[in-house]
Amino acid sequence: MTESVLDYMTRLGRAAREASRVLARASTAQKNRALQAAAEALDAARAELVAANELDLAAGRDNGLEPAMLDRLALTPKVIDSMIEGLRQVATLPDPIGEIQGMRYLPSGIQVGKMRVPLGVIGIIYESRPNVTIDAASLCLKSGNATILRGGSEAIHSNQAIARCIQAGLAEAGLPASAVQVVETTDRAAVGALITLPEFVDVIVPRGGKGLIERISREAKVPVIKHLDGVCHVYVDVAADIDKAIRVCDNAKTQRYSPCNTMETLLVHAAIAARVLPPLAAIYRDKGVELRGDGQTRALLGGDVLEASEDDWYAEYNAPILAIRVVDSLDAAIEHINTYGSQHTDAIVTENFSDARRFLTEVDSSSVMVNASTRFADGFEYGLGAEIGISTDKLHARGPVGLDGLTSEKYVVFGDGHVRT
Ligand SMILES: NC(=O)C1=CN([C@@H]2O[C@H](COP(=O)(O)OP(=O)(O)OC[C@H]3O[C@@H](n4cnc5c(N)ncnc54)[C@H](OP(=O)(O)O)[C@@H]3O)[C@@H](O)[C@H]2O)C=CC1
Ligand SMILES: N[C@@H](CCC(=O)OP(=O)(O)O)C(=O)O
Repeated sequence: MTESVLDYMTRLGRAAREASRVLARASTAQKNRALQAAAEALDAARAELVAANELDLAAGRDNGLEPAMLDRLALTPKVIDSMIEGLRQVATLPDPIGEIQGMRYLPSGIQVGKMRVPLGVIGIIYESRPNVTIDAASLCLKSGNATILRGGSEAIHSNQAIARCIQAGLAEAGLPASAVQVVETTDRAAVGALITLPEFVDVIVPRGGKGLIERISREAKVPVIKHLDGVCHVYVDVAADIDKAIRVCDNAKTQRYSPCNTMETLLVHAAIAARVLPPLAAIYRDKGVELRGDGQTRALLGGDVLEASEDDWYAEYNAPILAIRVVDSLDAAIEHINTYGSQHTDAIVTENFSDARRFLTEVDSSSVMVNASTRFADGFEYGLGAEIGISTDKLHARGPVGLDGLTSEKYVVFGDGHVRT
């Protein structure tokens, strides 16, 4: 690259801003055509996608990437199928843009309502999971936003190959190429530039862990919707149904280890621990989950449970490791979650209505659940059609973010020569 990273990102930003104006007025049919054509292009480019992905996987293996990371990086035929299906599904979702709600006449005679509009230009920084490139591009496109995508550096070749398919879709629909731009450098200075260009970028969505959080908090000059780490809990209450507790706690930990909505700490009421923990530990041991517990847990479960340290209560393992703590009350469980959690997703297992209600009210997280696995925290599972990710912020959008979360509203006013007196 001959130009500086800042100049490169500024060029992308300026082009995105121009494209955002075209996208904001693009018809639903035109946006859907781009999505369908991108799906066709992906289907036709399977061999090219696999070849590009193999470059990333080979580099990942050489650099000692963990198996779980390689798994997220892999563009298997199944993942490619799901990307194609994802594009087609987003094309079938209702277009939120232009919808006017709440129109009413006011005493002055004017008519006032609210119109749903795109945010403008969205910069997304995300992990080395190439399918996210399609999720992010498709949702931003359908919601009329231009986007600048900065995926994880390990996925650079895969993302460029996917970008070519998206470009083919945009061209087919007569939309500007700069409506979706995938950053072509792995230099982290590009992230630094993207988050400091408020004239060209309206909002940043960072999906990632602690290092990313720190940089964004320190440097961002653009509004941010954080999609950050998930230190998720399940609390098994004294009034839990044991079968439900075992099903939920097994699924919340072992259905998939890497996602941000996987349980990292299990809290169990002392009065029920002897009935819940031994059968659960047997399941976890069988599946190769490493257990780390407090004194009461270790006394119940035996020597292979490592002693949990203070750091374990804060840990997001994204791996087959689980911290377990026995607590004396619902208050202690809520206190633990609000102290050590990341305000992502937390669940209670209980048959007691009042305990469930207190948990829902007092746990300060983006999703709180009763008798359900934390793994449900997902835009598709919540009926949004798809998701950009799970917002751990409180403003604008909280929890799984779909099309609506990528839009805003503006007032629209109709008069007929009305003037204010
Ligand atoms: N809430 C949500 O919706 C989601 C949250 N996550 C969270 O993401 C984390 C796992 O993903 P992981 O890949 O490890 O996340 P990372 O934070 O390591 O990486 C995510 C992205 O951020 C970039 N990045 C990280 N640190 C910096 C920095 N200091 N400066 C510039 N760019 C940076 C990475 O770039 P580079 O490639 O150069 O490292 C990558 O593009 C977990 O904590 C998980 O919970 C994941 C998915 C969804
Ligand atoms: N909502 C997603 C989890 C979010 C996500 O993509 O996480 P990750 O696997 O860390 O990239 C799901 O339930 O699969």
